[in-house]
Amino acid sequence: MIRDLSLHLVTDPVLSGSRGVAETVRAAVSGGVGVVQLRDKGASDAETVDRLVELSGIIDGRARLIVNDQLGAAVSARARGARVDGVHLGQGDASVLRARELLGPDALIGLTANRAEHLDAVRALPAGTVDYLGVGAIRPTSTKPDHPPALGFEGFRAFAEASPLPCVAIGGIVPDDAAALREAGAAGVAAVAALCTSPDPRSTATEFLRNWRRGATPRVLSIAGSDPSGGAGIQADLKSIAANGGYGMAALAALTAQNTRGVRGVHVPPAEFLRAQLEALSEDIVVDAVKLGMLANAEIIETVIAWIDAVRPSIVVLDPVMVATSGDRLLDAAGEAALRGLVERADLVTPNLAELAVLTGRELGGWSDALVAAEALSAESGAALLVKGGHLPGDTAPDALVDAGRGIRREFPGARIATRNTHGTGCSLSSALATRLARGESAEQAVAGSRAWLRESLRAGSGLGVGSGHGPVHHFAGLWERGGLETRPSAEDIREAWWGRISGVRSGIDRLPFITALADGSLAEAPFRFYLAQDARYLREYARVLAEASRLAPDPEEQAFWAESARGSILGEMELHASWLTPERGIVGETSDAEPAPATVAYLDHLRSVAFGGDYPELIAALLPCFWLYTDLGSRLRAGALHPFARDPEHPYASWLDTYADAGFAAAAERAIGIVTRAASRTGGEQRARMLRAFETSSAHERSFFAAPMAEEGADRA
Ligand SMILES: Nc1ncnc2c1ncn2[C@@H]1O[C@H](COP(=O)(O)OP(=O)(O)O)[C@@H](O)[C@H]1O
Ligand SMILES: Cc1ncc(COP(=O)(O)O)c(N)n1
Ligand SMILES: [Mg+2]
Repeated sequence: MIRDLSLHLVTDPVLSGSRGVAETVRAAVSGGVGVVQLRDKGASDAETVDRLVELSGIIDGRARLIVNDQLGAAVSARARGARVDGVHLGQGDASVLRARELLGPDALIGLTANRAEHLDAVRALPAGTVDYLGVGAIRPTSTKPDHPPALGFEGFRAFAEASPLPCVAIGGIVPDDAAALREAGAAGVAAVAALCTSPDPRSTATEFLRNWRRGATPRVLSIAGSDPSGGAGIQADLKSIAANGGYGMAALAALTAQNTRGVRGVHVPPAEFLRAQLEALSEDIVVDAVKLGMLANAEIIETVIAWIDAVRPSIVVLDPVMVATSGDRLLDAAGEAALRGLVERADLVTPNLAELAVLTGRELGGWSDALVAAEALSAESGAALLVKGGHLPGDTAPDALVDAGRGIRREFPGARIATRNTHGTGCSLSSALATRLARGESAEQAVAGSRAWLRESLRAGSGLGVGSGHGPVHHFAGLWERGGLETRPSAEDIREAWWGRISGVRSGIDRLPFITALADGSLAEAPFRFYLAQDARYLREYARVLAEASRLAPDPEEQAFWAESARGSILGEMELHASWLTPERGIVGETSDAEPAPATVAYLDHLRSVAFGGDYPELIAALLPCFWLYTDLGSRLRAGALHPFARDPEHPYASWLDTYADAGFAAAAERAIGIVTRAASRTGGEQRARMLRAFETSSAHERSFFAAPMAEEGADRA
């Protein structure tokens, strides 16, 4: 059976200080620790057995309890009724074969490993002997001084990639390491000092898990009924999970024959088949969160309880479905009693008002009375509750999150949305919650985010035109409206596509008389002077447009880049005047401040008009050809690609050629290309098209600019 190995607490009597091991374990498990490893090198077997019995009572099935090294103590504690799930063995300890034999096939058995030969030994074992490897130390650690030199994250990654078993990282790990270790291939992290010395192990455990979950796509399982109309049940669950960023799976507890007007039949397959579905999943897939919906009867509920106790998923959200919006019963009376056994195994329960009344066995007088009843149920069960006010009369539809254990009591007000499309809102909301919690959101963040998504889906539901009764919500409305569904090209794809789009312009520039004469060194002074004078004019105005890009930039890094480029452009212009547009070179005053030629005016007017539009992505796309084309042309010229003489230091324009083959300029061009193509990749299709148009227009102006010095009017005016 695959287990969720996300977060382990390895106990340490010294580091737990005056709070002691038992209270450290209690707090850490309530914060979400999934595996408690009792480790006390100094304790006798008898002391360890007593400690295991005590911890088993504290943990009460909400996490797995294993013991370090002392296999005998595990067996003895089990004999005294303690719930000991397994052992973690070191390289020199009792054999894992013996442990598997003594503790059975469902025990959780871990083995410390950190060298290649350990992996060879593990490969030689019968499959299923060891469940996971404890791999470390990630950092030098005080809790295991005899440990080999620290592995570091990359050392861990290499080991995990070579390992045939899931690897749990250990050794000096703090909450901030969790995401990076998961990305490095860890199946979980084990903390010792970080949890034992924490003043608040519960919140430290929660922080570990939040970081662990962030950035990964949660694998969310719905155990519920089928609604062929797609608005409720597992069909709604799968859509809701996907719309909120998860990977959805579904085990069917019941089938219904229903549409938007109501339920006309319920078929409940044998509970044994639900168990078979669940076992198939948990032998192969780590489930990050479970959502429980329609469970039909007591036997099904007992089956789910048994599976939860065996697998112990990190997050359980229970939507206590009893009666459909249409008024049809979806859970029989015996089932309502059995449901209470699920409430205490849930992290979050989402009853509407009628369901809350059944769970608390009380008639509810109204909203405030419901909150009081919810507070009591939360305190008694340990679960948080989201009381749903969708069925309240009047024009508001508030929800309230009540978590007695965390002292949370927060109402989420909201106007009722005028729509008949409210079928499956409860199913959809609870699935969204399970997904968001599994992504590392806090309960309050998950409720706020799920509600916002659901309200957007509610508003768009009637547009689907599904059924004549209570229609469904539109689970992907927001995504479709925000253009989220189109496939975004990557920045690399865009770079390749845009460069291809101007290949005609680029080969056109290579063939221009000005360029070919520049390359073979035959270019006369007059057109060259004309070009330099125009370039000086251009650079001064180009600097202003770059400064505007800096002003519009969305983040400091891009703001700094465009500002630096503006400065570089001004310095370039000054350099031109200082070293080229000088009397020594026979260039008299008026040429150095020549009137801008038509090509120069047209190019600058294009840049200014885009800048005036204030659209940052479009503006930087317009600015890009000046970087990109110049660097490309300059480096090819210098390399002799257009004419071998251009490589010669005796070339009459060698120093000019050096300017545009300069590595610093090439690096700046690479930065600009990256910024622009990433912006184009992130934005929607319409703006991306505008960016490309601006880019192509500027490229055409570049070609005109290089054509001007040898054009009819340009040549005789110089
Ligand atoms: N007309 C509505 N306007 C706004 N929110 C609604 C509306 N109907 C339902 N909701 C939201 O959907 C949630 C679940 O709906 P509700 O009908 O209370 O649960 P269930 O579908 O389980 O009976 C409500 O708590 C509320 O957040
Ligand atoms: C299979 C199934 N599961 C749950 C519900 C409750 O949804 P709602 O309360 O919105 O009718 C349903 N109608 N069908
Ligand atoms: Mg419901």
